[in-house]
Amino acid sequence: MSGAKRRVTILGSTGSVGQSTLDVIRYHGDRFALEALVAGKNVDALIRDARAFQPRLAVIADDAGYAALRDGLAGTGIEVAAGDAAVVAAAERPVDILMAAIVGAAGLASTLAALERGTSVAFANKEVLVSAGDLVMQTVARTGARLLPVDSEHNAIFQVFETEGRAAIEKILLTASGGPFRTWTAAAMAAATPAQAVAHPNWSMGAKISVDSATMMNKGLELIEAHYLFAMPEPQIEVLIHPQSVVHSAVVYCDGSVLAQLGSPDMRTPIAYALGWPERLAVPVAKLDLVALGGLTFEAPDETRFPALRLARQALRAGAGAPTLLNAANEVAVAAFLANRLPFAAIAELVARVLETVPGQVPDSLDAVLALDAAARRAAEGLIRQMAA
Ligand SMILES: NC(=O)C1=CN([C@@H]2O[C@H](COP(=O)(O)OP(=O)(O)OC[C@H]3O[C@@H](n4cnc5c(N)ncnc54)[C@H](OP(=O)(O)O)[C@@H]3O)[C@@H](O)[C@H]2O)C=CC1
Ligand SMILES: CC(=O)[C@@H](O)[C@H](O)COP(=O)(O)O
Ligand SMILES: [Mn+2]
Repeated sequence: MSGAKRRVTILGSTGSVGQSTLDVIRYHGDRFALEALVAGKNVDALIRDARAFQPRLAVIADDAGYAALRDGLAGTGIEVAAGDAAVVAAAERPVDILMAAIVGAAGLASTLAALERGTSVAFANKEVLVSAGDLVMQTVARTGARLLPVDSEHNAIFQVFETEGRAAIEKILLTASGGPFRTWTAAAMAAATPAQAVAHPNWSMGAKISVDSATMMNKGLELIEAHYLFAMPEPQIEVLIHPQSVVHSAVVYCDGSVLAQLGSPDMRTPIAYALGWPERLAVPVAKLDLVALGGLTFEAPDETRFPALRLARQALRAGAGAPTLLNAANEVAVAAFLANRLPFAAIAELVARVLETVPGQVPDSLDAVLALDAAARRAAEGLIRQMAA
């Protein structure tokens, strides 16, 4: 990477991936300059980071944060804006790379707007691909935008493909830690609290993805994400439990060779890979000590205790909007669980019931995706109210 600094916009800058992205940019201050920082509600963190990193623009999605943002950045010369339309407008500004790290389908419109402009997107926000996979990939094909996978597993697969190519692949091995409840009985899991569910054994992440890891819906979402990102048929994507989260995923080739990417469980590695691509950037992560680690272990997943994995696979096979419904129902269920409105075991149950009851259809536009997403959310909320009654 040489010449002018790369201009970067971060959608979701106040979150876990957003903060790791800023960490990489801080470490390589000579290579990157910020165009825009975009946050949801956390205006204090946005002001702090805007003052430190001097983007041209700071946007808060929550309109209620506008006055605080304006006052907090007064005199800095940084442009400020608020609201969902401002988030989309920020994503449309020309940059070298945009980090898509909003959580959930809330990132749909802005990520699609960036892709529509042909912008290279470092892609963390997996719910966008699950909810609107066909639309995203059609947009990419039409505009020539580049998707650089940030999700650790997909980044690992991308790295293998960059090295070895895609010919003669037999399958992808998508590794999963198994989450905090890997060894728990179904009965113990049924009574799990939000605090227990967000305590991931290896990764420090936002609350929603941490609960997804605990149900293993995260791996289900990642299965769908891998299908779209790598145009890989569902039967050729195998989920493999690997409790140490050191082998981030692997690709099996036709001659029996298995190529994997390994590293410490630290998101700064895949983030740096995406931001620096095609160059590899240094990052101050703990380097792997394989001797200290002692051993790497693998197990088959248990779809009886973790039904979310089966539901996601079924939704991908079913198509016709089922992944959109799955994602929206899961977002509602996880939020309800975190708010102590739904027991842990009911998350997958709720998703299954939404998939059974809400009619799907192929969503061929952003409006169609949003309509399907809204129908699933309404159904999920209705079911939660019924369960509470
Ligand atoms: N954390 C990780 O290690 C990994 C995360 N991912 C994926 O990356 C994405 C982000 O995850 P993570 O960083 O953990 O999540 P966090 O919950 O930590 O952060 C979410 C970010 O999204 C912002 N946000 C939420 N709603 C909106 C909205 N309506 N408009 C604009 N911004 C919004 C939040 O803003 P605010 O806080 O200001 O409200 C915050 O900046 C998810 O899709 C996740 O699955 C993938 C791999 C690893
Ligand atoms: C860091 C990352 O990519 C997460 O998606 C992580 O993989 C979650 O861990 P699980 O393997 O437990 O879902
Ligand atoms: Mn992942």
